Amino acid sequence: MDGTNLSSDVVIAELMSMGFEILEARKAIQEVGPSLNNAIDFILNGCKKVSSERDISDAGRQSVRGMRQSVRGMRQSSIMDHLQSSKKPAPSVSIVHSDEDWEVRANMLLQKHFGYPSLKRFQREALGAWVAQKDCLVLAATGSGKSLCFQIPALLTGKVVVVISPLISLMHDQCLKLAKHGVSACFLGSGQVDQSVQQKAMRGMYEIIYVCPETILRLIKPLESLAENRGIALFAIDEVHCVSKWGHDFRPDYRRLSALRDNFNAKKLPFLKFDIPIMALTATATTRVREDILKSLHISEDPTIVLTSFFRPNLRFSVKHSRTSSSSYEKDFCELIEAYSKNRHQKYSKKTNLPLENISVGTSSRDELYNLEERASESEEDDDDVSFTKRQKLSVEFLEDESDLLIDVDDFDVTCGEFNGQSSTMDLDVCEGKTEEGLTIIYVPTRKETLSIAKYLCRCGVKAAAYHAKLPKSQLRQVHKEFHENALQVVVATIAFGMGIDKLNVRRIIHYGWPQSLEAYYQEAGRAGRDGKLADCVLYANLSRMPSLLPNRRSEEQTRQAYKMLSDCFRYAMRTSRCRAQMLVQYFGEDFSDDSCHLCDVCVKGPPEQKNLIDEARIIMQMIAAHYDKRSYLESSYDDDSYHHNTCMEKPNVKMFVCRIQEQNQQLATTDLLWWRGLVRILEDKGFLREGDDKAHVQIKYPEPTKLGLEFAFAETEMEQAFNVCPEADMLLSENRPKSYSSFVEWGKGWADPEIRKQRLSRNRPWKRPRRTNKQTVRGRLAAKLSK
Ligand SMILES: Nc1ncnc2c1ncn2[C@@H]1O[C@H](COP(=O)(O)OP(=O)(O)OP(=O)(O)O)[C@@H](O)[C@H]1O
Ligand SMILES: [Mg+2]
Repeated sequence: MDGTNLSSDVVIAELMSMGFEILEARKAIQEVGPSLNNAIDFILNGCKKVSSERDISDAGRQSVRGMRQSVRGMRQSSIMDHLQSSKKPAPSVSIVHSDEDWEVRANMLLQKHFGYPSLKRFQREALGAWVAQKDCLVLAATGSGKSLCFQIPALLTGKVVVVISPLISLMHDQCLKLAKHGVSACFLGSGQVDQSVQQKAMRGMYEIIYVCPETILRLIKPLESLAENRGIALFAIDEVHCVSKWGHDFRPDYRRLSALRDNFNAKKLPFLKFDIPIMALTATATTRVREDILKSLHISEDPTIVLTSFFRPNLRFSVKHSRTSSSSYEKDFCELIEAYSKNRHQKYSKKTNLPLENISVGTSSRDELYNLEERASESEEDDDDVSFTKRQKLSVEFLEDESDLLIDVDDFDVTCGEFNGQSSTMDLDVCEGKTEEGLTIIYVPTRKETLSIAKYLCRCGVKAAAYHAKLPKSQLRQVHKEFHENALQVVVATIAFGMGIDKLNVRRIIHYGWPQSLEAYYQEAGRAGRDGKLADCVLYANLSRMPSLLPNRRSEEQTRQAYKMLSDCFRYAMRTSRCRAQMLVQYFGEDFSDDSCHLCDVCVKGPPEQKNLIDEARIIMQMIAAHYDKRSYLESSYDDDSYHHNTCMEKPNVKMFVCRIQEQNQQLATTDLLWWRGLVRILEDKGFLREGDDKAHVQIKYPEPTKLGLEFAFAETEMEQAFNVCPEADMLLSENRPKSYSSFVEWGKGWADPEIRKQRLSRNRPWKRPRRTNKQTVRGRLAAKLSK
């Protein structure tokens, strides 16, 4: 896109969709004219860039050219060897004569190229399936070494391995790593790729070809001739959970990869002695997603499933309550800032080229943001599933414009690249381990927040950069580069960053706001501690609010599933009595053999003291049951679905039941909705309540009693005398905060005393900046008066 032809308004709109403030966008346009890239440079670097946009695309081309030149010095001999061997009858995978034979050779190659002494057990199993010419699904933890399962076959056979991968950044990283280990590779993105790289790839010039799903579907014919000539050892589909609509990161083009099994089989291609094996790999697939993967890809009958533990013993999980707004940055990031400032004088091996310290944030815009958040946080008790509503008008368009919902394959400004065996373009691990504090990735839901947190951290002296899909691709590539070179300390990103990234010294993954699913959460958390050393995975979330589903275009069933995934994530954060690592691996269907991880916040602090909530539980159960016809419910037909639908004519929600309880029970008058919501969730988990609404919700909204629940509510015997439970996070939060007032009379008590008034107005917010008072409200005028 040539930015110089764009009108100022279009450029400003584009900048705003990237999360920049309107004032800074306008100022930049005034200074540099209606050029998108120059404006971005102006905002980020505080100056006009010397190069024009044409230069940027030239730079992209240059880097491809550079790569191409470096490939000339490639070890042609090995490629010639492979080409010669392809003149012989196409070697079959069973080139390897016996089990010991291939294992010995694989270990030798592993040692020679990667410096590891031996294959891991799951890698042996996956390779064993490939040797036996079987399709295979590999489910193994993040950072366990799945890539080697498909890289070794290229070295063992001399045939090409074709890897389908979802992002250019990921393909780029892997090619660089392979080049470093003496393996030639190239990647082909989805844009207009350099034809010469593609042609060389199809002639078998690289041992491994990375390709995005969109492109491979165009390359079926050339791949057939590649299979006939040099030979294709394996099709590997990395991050294969992208196939399934029931998982996270769904990518429609992944579903069309069934074309691989349909085209590359011995029946269709007579020169093949057997079907070219397919190996599909992921670290985050629930049982349902696994079934969907096998079915959607037309994986042959009787595939090998290699399943290892998803448990990452060096990851320390914790959940912290935070409003996750700009007003809480200071409190939430002070430890992080301190950790990096300790080493501020430590010499970094490379200085960042992104002069983010220079980012200027107009005071007015910061204050505007602050005030918006303040206003939103005041209404936190609303019984509403959305957390965005108070800040902005909620609409699909608005949120799609705010968040990266789907990851775009072309996340870099290069569409293809080629790498020889000794790349010197960039050494990925160039200074691994040199930064004492390691690196941090902060995941946030919206693009705007990536910028606002990165700016905040930069102002506090941390080397931070923002990353989201709408930033210029050259900028994204630069962030990747500096992240790998340890020139950055923190990357603040949307989901667009990180999938598959293998960077050893990531010490902290912070989620600042609710993730949309536990799959996404665990995948992103998996970037931490890949060197096996202790690493922290902290989720900061507003535990007093239910998370909202980021609107996206989904079918009814997909919406239901999306709510289910969000609900699981919400429950994970709310639990106070179960080991976090245990919850996570059990979510993926694993039987967690250890009792606990001994690391997470729950394991370290221990669960909160149990409470006997029999009275409260009975009161709410009876209140709900009283709304329905108790006797009819007790009939055995109650649990039939038809009966259930006929009876829920009128559906009071949890809030209405709680209001009734507060009105009717003097001693419960000061309990709040937040606390009761927690109890309702516990009652649902015990099977006493169920959702009465057809629509899905993050947690039960229109409670209906089950037969079991009615038996509990109206137990005539004394059998149910105790209902001992550990209060969940929202209940604890409610118990620990000042009580709301049950009536005006209650509320009014003490207000005559100026000291009490002052305390009440300032309490509970010790870390906050003094609130800017709104003199148009009674509360604002009162606060202004008191602060004088
Ligand atoms: N046999 C082995 N012995 C020791 N280290 C290994 C072995 N195999 C792989 N590794 C190392 O494990 C690390 C993680 O590898 P890789 O990126 O393939 O993980 P992954 O399973 O694909 O993770 P993700 O699901 O996050 O993509 C790499 O640094 C790799 O070199
Ligand atoms: Mg991987």
